[in-house]
Amino acid sequence: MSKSHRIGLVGKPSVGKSSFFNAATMNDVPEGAYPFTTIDPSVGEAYVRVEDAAPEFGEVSTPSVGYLEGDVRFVPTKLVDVAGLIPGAHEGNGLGNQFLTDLNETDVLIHVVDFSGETDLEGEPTEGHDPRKDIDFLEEELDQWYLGVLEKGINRYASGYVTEEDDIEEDLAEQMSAFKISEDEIKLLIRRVDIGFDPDEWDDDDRLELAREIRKATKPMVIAANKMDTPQAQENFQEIAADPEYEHLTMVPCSAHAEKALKTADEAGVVDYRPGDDDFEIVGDISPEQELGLEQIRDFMTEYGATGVQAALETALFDVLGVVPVFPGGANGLGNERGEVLPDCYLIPSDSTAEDFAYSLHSDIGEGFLYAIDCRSNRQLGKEYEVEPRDVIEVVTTN
Ligand SMILES: Nc1nc2c(ncn2[C@@H]2O[C@H](COP(=O)(O)OP(=O)(O)OP(=O)(O)O)[C@@H](O)[C@H]2O)c(=O)[nH]1
Repeated sequence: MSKSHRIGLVGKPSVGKSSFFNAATMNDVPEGAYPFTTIDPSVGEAYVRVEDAAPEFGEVSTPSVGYLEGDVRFVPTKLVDVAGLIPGAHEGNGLGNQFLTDLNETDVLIHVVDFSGETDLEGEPTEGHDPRKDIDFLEEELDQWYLGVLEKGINRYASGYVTEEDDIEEDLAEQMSAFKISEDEIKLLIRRVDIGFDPDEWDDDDRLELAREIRKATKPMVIAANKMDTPQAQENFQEIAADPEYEHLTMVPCSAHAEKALKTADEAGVVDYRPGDDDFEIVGDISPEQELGLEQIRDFMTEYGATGVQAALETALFDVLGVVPVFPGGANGLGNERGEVLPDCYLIPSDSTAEDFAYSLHSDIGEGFLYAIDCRSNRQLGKEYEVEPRDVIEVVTTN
């Protein structure tokens, strides 16, 4: 199995985080798709879409993880509801410990923000609240958390109790290991911030800037601009998308409400809806009010291309975290000895080589990698070959 990624969902109360989580994890999974089960209600299974590769080979795939709907593979990924972005944290209480512990286990974040401006920083009803405040608030709190840990690493270096020739990046990488950052990456970030390698020379701004760069590198984030089915949210979105100070953000317009309504209606047999699609079909008997509601959702989808929930998940995983879907295949046909056709789809880091892919397939191959084969062209691929999205690759090893 490839390593499963964890998308963390964060947001202050009442922004629609529960609606988003429920909508994203409420899937009409066909029998036999074996969704993973958990006793922790804050962890759910969501899916990202990958265009199936089997039709190109004139075959129909039989996924062993996730499922197939039409020509789209729904590949599972974990979604974690990171609870407890506590009201009042900005007044000096800081982020809660549980929140930070849970956050550490995520690879990428979706920050659900109420773009309608109808909830204040504490999550209480209001009007005209600027969503930028929520975005700034979370970024600043995370930066302060990182800064605290960074400072400990700097002190560790200053106390010099490891070895005389210690490099600063070595102590920082050790201190910040929970954030999964290597010495080389820290070195690169210190260079990027351009503050030199002597922490005695770093002032408060330098430290904060470095903390921020490390945060951005290790907790990449997507903003789910929620409640976009309201005119106020649409207005705010336009304004913020045009604000040069917020150019660095990856924002996805979305309506958790619409996604939840469509999935509920699909389950009830009232509509035919495939998550992520830009339209749906009404197939059951509905009341005039239900029809009106559904037509409003359709208008929204026409305007924004979809409800945005799938888009937020996929932007987080593919664009922001940068994983690539790769199918393990066979050069002499896609089926295996169990009669399954293209059963797996691995989500691996975008800079992976054919050899890395081989390791994610068989962690025990050691030096046994011989070569790989691109199943589409039957070309041989060396170990340095960098995988492309939707590659179908057979790995040949000595064992
Ligand atoms: N218009 C609109 N309202 C939404 C949307 N998503 C959620 N809401 C509403 O926003 C309110 C809060 O939604 P929840 O999903 O409970 O929000 P939450 O962020 O999980 O809030 P807590 O459970 O309090 O933490 C509810 O009244 C929802 O009906 C949306 O996409 N559009």
